[in-house]
Amino acid sequence: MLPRVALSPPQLLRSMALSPSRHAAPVLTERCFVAELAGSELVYFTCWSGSGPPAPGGSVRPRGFLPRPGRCYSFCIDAAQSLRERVRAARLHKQLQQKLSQAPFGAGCQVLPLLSYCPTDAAAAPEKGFLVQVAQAAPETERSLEELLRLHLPAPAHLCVYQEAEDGQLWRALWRLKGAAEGKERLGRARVVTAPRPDRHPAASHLLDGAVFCSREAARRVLEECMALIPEAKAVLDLVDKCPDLPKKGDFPVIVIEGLDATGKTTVTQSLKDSLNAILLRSPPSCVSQWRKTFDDEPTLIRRAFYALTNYIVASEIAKESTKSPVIIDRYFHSTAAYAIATEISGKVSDLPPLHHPVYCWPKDLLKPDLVILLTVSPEERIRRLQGRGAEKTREEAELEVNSFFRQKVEESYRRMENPSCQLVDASRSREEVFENVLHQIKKHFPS
Ligand SMILES: Nc1ncnc2c1ncn2[C@@H]1O[C@H](COP(=O)(O)OP(=O)(O)OP(=O)(O)O)[C@@H](O)[C@H]1O
Ligand SMILES: Nc1ccn([C@@H]2O[C@H](COP(=O)(O)O)[C@@H](O)[C@H]2O)c(=O)n1
Repeated sequence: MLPRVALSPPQLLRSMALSPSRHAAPVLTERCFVAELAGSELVYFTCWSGSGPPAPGGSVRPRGFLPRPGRCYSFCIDAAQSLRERVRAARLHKQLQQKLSQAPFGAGCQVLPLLSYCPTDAAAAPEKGFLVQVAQAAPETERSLEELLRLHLPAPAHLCVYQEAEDGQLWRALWRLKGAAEGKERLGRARVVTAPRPDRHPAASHLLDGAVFCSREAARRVLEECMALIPEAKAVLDLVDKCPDLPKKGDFPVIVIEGLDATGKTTVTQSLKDSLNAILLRSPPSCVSQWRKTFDDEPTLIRRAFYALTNYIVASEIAKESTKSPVIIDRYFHSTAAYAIATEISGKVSDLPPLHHPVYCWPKDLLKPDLVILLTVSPEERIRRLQGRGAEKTREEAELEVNSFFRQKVEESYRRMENPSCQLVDASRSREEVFENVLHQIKKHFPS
């Protein structure tokens, strides 16, 4: 069964407006929204039903989210309770994202990530959705959007339409979509106002075991739920299940090299392998390469569970190899966590969860390396190297190139990881200097 769309009608109406007749002093509605605008700016907004000025905390029309003289549309997918529903809701969100990136929405439309959250209840799961900005009000775009929702969401689907009124105020109308032949019905209308910026990004409290997995079992459960939908999930689980539960590290040093794409990890790990006579491993390991594309096309919940599990496969390889020789690893858990955090937390570095947040902690059941080295390079040098390499870019690499905010969030997340934390090496220097500096860090860590 497909998950329900957006908010259920009673919830939606509550979110639209609290009736002034039943409330002497109208208050801001219980659900707020955050959208990521161009330039990674976050706009927080809610709806205001009062006729006077908005209540304290709420303020004027949010800036920048409605292109003039255009229109905006939004919808969210209901937060699911069970893991099975969460998997289906996540896949539905991904499916809609793909549809919204294609014609007729591509040209002239901007599809922005939207999150609906309850500011008074951090435990309530936020709901993911979209804000579709259209530069010019176009009836055919609106019709296509309605058709998309009718087709993919269980009836009755709901759609919010934002429009500027003559007085310059921004209004949001809630529509219930009936069958294609019956049209739609307007359920309510409320003024859109800026919402207070919460202390933490609304997605932060739901990162654990939704994007950053703190145990093998939590990630395992997600892929188990996917087995009927994604045949490759069983193949991954079969491999993971062959690995011992808590593999122990051998006596030889285990060193991880981390960093953004094209920071020189391959170059450094190869040199270390040769000079230390070490075994070189990488996460994800080659035994799962054939399934990577499948999981990269899945939503965060499934994609990150896949990468989390591959670390446990690497852990069992580390345990075996570190009894025989030093082990160098190209990426490990810090990469899995840093990319997941940066993808799920919209906005800028300042929107990341604060230092010491549990998402920056190493999973208790994952074999720990002795040392983690983070290679850092300036954005300009990294792009020069990417271009020099001329390799085909993955979608995420392409995003890194255009979105320096994303890159900054990945790097800052690496820097915030704890126990083990990352030792930084400036990798903008020559290959020889970088290698010397990495060796220096290793000697410092393993004196004798
Ligand atoms: N210190 C350096 N100075 C100049 N160029 C370098 C240096 N280190 C690596 N390169 C070059 O930069 C490019 C990227 O390096 P490399 O493949 O080692 O990075 P990477 O971190 O492994 O990338 P990815 O994660 O995308 O595989 C390569 O063309 C490499 O030869
Ligand atoms: N341990 C890991 C390794 C990788 N990822 C994800 O893969 C992308 C980078 O992989 P490369 O092959 O280009 O090095 C990165 O974007 C991560 O999303 C991971 O999650 N965990």
